[in-house]
Amino acid sequence: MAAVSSDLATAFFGLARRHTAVALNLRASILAVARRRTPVSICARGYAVGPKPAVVAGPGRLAISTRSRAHARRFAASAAATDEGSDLLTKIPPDDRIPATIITGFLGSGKTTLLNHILTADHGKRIAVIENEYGEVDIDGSLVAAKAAGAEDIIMLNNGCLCCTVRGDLVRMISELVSKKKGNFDHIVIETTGLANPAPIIQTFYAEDQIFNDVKLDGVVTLVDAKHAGFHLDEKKPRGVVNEAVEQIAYADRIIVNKIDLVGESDVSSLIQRIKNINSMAYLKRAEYGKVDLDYVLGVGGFDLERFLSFSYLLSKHHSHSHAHDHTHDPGVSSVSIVCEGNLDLNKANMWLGTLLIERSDDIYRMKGLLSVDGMPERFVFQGVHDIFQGSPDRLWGAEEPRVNKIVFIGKNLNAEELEKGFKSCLL
Ligand SMILES: Nc1nc2c(ncn2[C@@H]2O[C@H](COP(=O)(O)OP(=O)(O)OP(=O)(O)O)[C@@H](O)[C@H]2O)c(=O)[nH]1
Repeated sequence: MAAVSSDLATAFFGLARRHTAVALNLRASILAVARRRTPVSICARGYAVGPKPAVVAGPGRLAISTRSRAHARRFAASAAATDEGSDLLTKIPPDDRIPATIITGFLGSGKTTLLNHILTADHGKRIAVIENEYGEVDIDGSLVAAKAAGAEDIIMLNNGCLCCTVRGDLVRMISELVSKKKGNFDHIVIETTGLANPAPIIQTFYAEDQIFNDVKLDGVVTLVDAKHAGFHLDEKKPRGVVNEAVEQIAYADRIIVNKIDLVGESDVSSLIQRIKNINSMAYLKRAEYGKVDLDYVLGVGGFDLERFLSFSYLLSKHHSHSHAHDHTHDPGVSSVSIVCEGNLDLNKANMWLGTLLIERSDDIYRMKGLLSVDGMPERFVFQGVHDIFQGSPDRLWGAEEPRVNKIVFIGKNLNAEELEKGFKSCLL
């Protein structure tokens, strides 16, 4: 394990005693946000898409060295970023940013069908749609239920794939939507191409000021074609090339196993088992023609710590003793969950999480956790997407409530035993 300053503790848990700037083996320093009961988000490295490494204040809740609302949510950390007791603000604006949902899924899995279901359903939301099609000809756009059906705006992105060539266009489009049409829509839905890797799209929501300040990522919805998914999941890719079908499942907050009318029950069950091995964190529903309740896909708060409690439900099926799941040394994408009763030593937990964030952020696609930290009366909830980390104290632990820690990792090359050992070494 690399040496990580335990001062990073403050950045994760907002609890440690010191307020000093922390120099890590990062391109940026991470500001110690001491003794705050407010959410903290950290981007440990710069993004390919972002101009600078950034430390991000939680959505609308932590303001640091702020001159504008933009800075209230994010500021760039530089090596000499902060002094003791820098001008931390305690006044926290409400998070009134526009929610955005990413609909992804392999080619033909039913994304446009789901989008039409959303647009034609009676939910009272005014939706702006960004439709990304790989190719010059706009076919999906014409398949999307007309504006009359409820979309405030349908914008096509036809000249490439959102996750690579046209990411800048996405930023521009969202910015334009916000600047010209704010107030005319309540939600943005982005349909990716079937070959998109969701990670860079997710990161765009954090790395780009223009988006981050006005729009929040609500959730990633992944359609899985019950008939063909197995084939795509099996597909061997050349070294260094991602299997998009796997990635799309790995990043999902909500999974829809679609087209179940085309296969038998045993095929659906084994596919679901496979999906759960990749991502045990997401909710999953079966569907025909994308017909799911709309609150399953809109307003899910998958990236909102305040609505993160559903995560405990997700793990409640686990017993309260310590155990980690899944495949040891699996080079593919899998999930590992750890459920373990006990209190964590703050500094040790920070060292461990900090090291994972720094060293393993390429491999760890998503992580979510609910922790019991020694001396902290509240539960601490966190989640991360690669090198982005958000964490905040949540409600108080109940007097009789067992203090059970729950963590899920989703990513590549996850070693369940090693992760569990690392976690346990942080317990008091
Ligand atoms: N049998 C069956 N067909 C479906 C279902 N859902 C969608 N389809 C059909 O599958 C085809 C592809 O659906 P789309 O919604 O266009 O899929 P997509 O993911 O948007 O496709 P791409 O944009 O090419 O990636 C269409 O002909 C749909 O009518 C389903 O549940 N069952």
